[in-house]
Order: sequence, then structure tokens, then C-alpha cells
Amino acid sequence: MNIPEKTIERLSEYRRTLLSCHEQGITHIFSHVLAGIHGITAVQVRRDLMLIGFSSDTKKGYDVEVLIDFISGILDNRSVVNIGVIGMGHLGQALTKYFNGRRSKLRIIAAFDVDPQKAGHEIDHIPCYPMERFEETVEQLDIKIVILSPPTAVASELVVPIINAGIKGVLNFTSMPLNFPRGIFVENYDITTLLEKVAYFVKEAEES
Ligand SMILES: NC(=O)c1ccc[n+]([C@@H]2O[C@H](COP(=O)([O-])OP(=O)(O)OC[C@H]3O[C@@H](n4cnc5c(N)ncnc54)[C@H](O)[C@@H]3O)[C@@H](O)[C@H]2O)c1
Repeated sequence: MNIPEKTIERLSEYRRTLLSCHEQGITHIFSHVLAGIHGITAVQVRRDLMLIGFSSDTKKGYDVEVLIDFISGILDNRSVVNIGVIGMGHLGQALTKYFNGRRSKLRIIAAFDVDPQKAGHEIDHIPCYPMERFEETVEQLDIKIVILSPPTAVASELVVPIINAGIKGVLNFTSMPLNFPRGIFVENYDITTLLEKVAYFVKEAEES
């Protein structure tokens, strides 16, 4: 199924909202309510769900549990996907603490660092390996995705080891946008770019 990146992002956001509805005991939700929560139109929600083949809109709205399962069937792998963190500093540790346990099919299982105080030890229940053991550990532990949170200055040095290790997806938090060959999906996430974008639209709103 060829689903645009933006639709995948929205599906993940819808699921987060639906899970929270489910926890509150809400069993059905209308497309315009889901749309309102996400600041988009009901047409967009219906278009996204039609694209993935979901069409069971009843008089009561979408069945929350059924829709969670349907979106999970699209987003999730059948088995758990193992994730490694490169650079177990402030951000690496914060991400690991925040994320683990939130999604049953995605699990941070290892960290990698050059600092001898960290490598060879467990940090927040995650074993931290030295970078020299990166490739062999990725293979042994079947790690498919890495989160990159080392200093920006070393980010580009990590591209070749990541390719050689057979990693399939990279979430890059450093300030250096990275490119990988086809077959490796990369998402560059930079807080400065995002804040500048917000600041730009605040400025535009103030000036208009
Ligand atoms: N995208 C964002 O929103 C965002 C927010 C904060 C920080 N950052 C970026 O995240 C990165 C980490 O920030 P931090 O505050 O956690 O820094 P930090 O100094 O606390 O952590 C960096 C870690 O990387 C390790 N490291 C150094 N060289 C390495 C290498 N070659 N291979 C593997 N590990 C290595 C260090 O030993 C350290 O543990 C920086 O690039 C920073 O710019 C991004």
C-alpha cells in the first residue's frame, strides 16, 4: 500500500487520540470530532481512512476499538521492531525513558556510546555497548531502527556504520540533516527548525 508520509503521521496521531478515548471509556467518535481534535477537516479524516480501506462509519460514528485495531494493522509490524540509541546522553536517556513501554511493537533495546562510563553498563535498564561493537550488536539483537542523539559534530561519521550494519530506519535528532541510500528511511527532527517555523507563523499573524 502506497501511503503518503503525512497520512502516516496523521494515522499515528489519530491512534494516539483513539487510545486516549478508549481509556476514558468512549466507544464511538465522529469524523468531525476527530478532525476538531487534530485541527483538520472531517473530509481529511475520512479521506485518510478511505485510503487505508476503512469505511465503517456508523450513525454513532467510528467504533473506537475497531478503528484502533485497523490503524494498528496498517502502522505496526507483525513482530516487535528493535530500536537502538546512538549517543546515550541527556536526549538519548530522556527519549528512552519516555518511549519505552508506550508502543508494544516498538522497543528500545540497546544503546551505543563512546563514553567508557556508559558503554558496558546498563542505563535505565538498557544495556549500553561501545561503538566498536555497533555492527555485531545490531546483527545479534536484530536492531532495525536507530535513534541518533550523539553530538552533531559526529553525526556524519555515523552514516557508513549505520549503512554497513544493515539498519533500515533512522530518526536523527542531531542538527545535521543526514541522507542515506534508498532502502533506509530517515527522518530528521530538529527543534530549531520547528521553533523557527512556529516563530515565523507567529510573526506572520502579528503582521497581518
Ligand atoms: N532535535 C532536537 O529536538 C534536539 C534537542 C536536544 C538536543 N538535540 C541534539 O541531540 C544531540 C545530543 O544532545 P545531548 O544534549 O543529549 O548531548 P549529550 O552531550 O548529553 O549526549 C551526547 C552523547 O553522545 C555520546 N557520543 C559522543 N560521541 C559519540 C559517537 N561518536 N558515537 C556515539 N556516541 C557518542 C556522548 O558520550 C554522550 O553520551 C545533539 O546533537 C543535540 O544537538 C536535538
